[in-house]
Amino acid sequence: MGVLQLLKSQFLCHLIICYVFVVSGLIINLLQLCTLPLWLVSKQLARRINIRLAYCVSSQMVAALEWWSGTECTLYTDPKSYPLYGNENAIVVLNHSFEIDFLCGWTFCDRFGVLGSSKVLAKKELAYVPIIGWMWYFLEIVFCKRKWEEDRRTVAQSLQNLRDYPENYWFLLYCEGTRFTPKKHQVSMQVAESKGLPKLKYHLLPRTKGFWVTVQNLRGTAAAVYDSTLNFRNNESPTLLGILNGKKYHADLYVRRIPLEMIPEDEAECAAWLHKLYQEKDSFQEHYTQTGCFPGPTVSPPRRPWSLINWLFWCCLLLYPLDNILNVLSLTLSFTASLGVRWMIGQTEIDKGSSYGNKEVPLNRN
Ligand SMILES: CC/C=C\C/C=C\C/C=C\C/C=C\C/C=C\C/C=C\CCC(=O)SCCNC(=O)CCNC(=O)[C@H](O)C(C)(C)COP(=O)(O)OP(=O)(O)OC[C@H]1O[C@@H](n2cnc3c(N)ncnc32)[C@H](O)[C@@H]1OP(=O)(O)O
Ligand SMILES: CCCCCCCCCCCCCCCC(=O)OC[C@@H](O)COP(=O)(O)O
Repeated sequence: MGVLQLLKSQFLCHLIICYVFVVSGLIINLLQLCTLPLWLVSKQLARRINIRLAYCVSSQMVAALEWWSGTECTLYTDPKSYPLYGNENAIVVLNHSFEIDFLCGWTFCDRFGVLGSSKVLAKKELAYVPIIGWMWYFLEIVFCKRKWEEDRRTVAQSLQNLRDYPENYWFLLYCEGTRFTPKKHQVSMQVAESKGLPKLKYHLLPRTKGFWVTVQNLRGTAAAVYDSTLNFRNNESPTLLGILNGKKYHADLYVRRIPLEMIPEDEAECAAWLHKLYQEKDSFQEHYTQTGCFPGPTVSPPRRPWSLINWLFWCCLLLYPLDNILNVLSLTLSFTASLGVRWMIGQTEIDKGSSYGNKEVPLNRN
């Protein structure tokens, strides 16, 4: 193990990273709160300010991935679509099998300049996670309870609010609705069988209602669906704790740009289209398993320095008062921050995931 790698695994380094993340995050949350009156005067200005404030938080995690752990992210995509990425609104459909898949998504957002403004259809529980969840409230992230009867109205309304958003964004949808586990896979394949749908090997059966409502409400605003399939080389199982320890991973993302006009408007046809998409995604994962790569050329955008510069700025600002690192108050604060971050990281761990999708459903076999 090299000296640098040894340093990255030191608890003191983790304490400092957690301290900077928590204190800067809370400062940003406070600043976001101060923008509330501005929403009444100029909504678009308030949105633009919040995009930049949010960047200060989420880019710290991107910096940890790109600069601290040195994780490599490779993009497989059609070179003709490449110039459009970041220059239009898009709905991103991503597989949900890895604890850091959202962070790899954020990395690409940063590389295409849409990190501060990007959105997701997120489970309601995440709205209460300090810093990230609170920040999302000001970014107009769309939350759902994963109960369609309650979600259909609120999700549609939140999506309508995004129609006049002042900057380009990617709207991320994990159509599987929950992280992949063998048990959830087994249950969802029973549902697939009961619906007469082909079985998937690498994905859970997609939930189609969220996709349909998103496409319908963002039609005319979003130009395309980016069908994205993520995998890691050498069967890596990346975690946030691994990133914090400076472990380097190798992410491969395969993206196909599909113009929104190609997606059927009718709900049943749209659902069938999504099921077919997931069958194709499954075949891409099979290709990856067999060959170690996705089909097509790679055109990776380079990592940008802004996430690192932002991180260093906050480190300098917040570590200056800590010059006497043995100061008892500072250490107590760092420990508390570290415990808080450990709890937040727990939210990303699949073992601690929800039971959504675990329950066997009564099957209606025709
Ligand atoms: C160039 C680079 C390109 C790309 C870069 C990549 C990415 C970057 C992009 C953006 C990044 C931005 C931000 C990211 C930051 C952080 C993200 C972090 C995390 C948040 C993620 C989450 O919280 S995921 C969980 C919440 N989201 C969802 O659940 C979305 C999917 N779900 C739906 O759409 C649902 O339909 C719903 C939530 C709207 C409603 O849920 P409900 O449970 O009520 O669903 P359904 O009505 O769909 O369910 C009933 C129907 O489903 C059938 N059923 C029953 N059991 C199962 C089962 N186990 N599996 C599948 N289907 C099942 C049932 O039979 C019903 O069928 P019907 O025929 O009646 O529909
Ligand atoms: C540089 C500082 C590093 C500090 C790390 C701070 C950690 C903050 C983590 C908060 C991240 C919140 C996003 C979690 C996304 C996620 O993974 O959600 C899971 C849901 O999709 C599905 O849930 P489930 O049904 O349980 O599978």
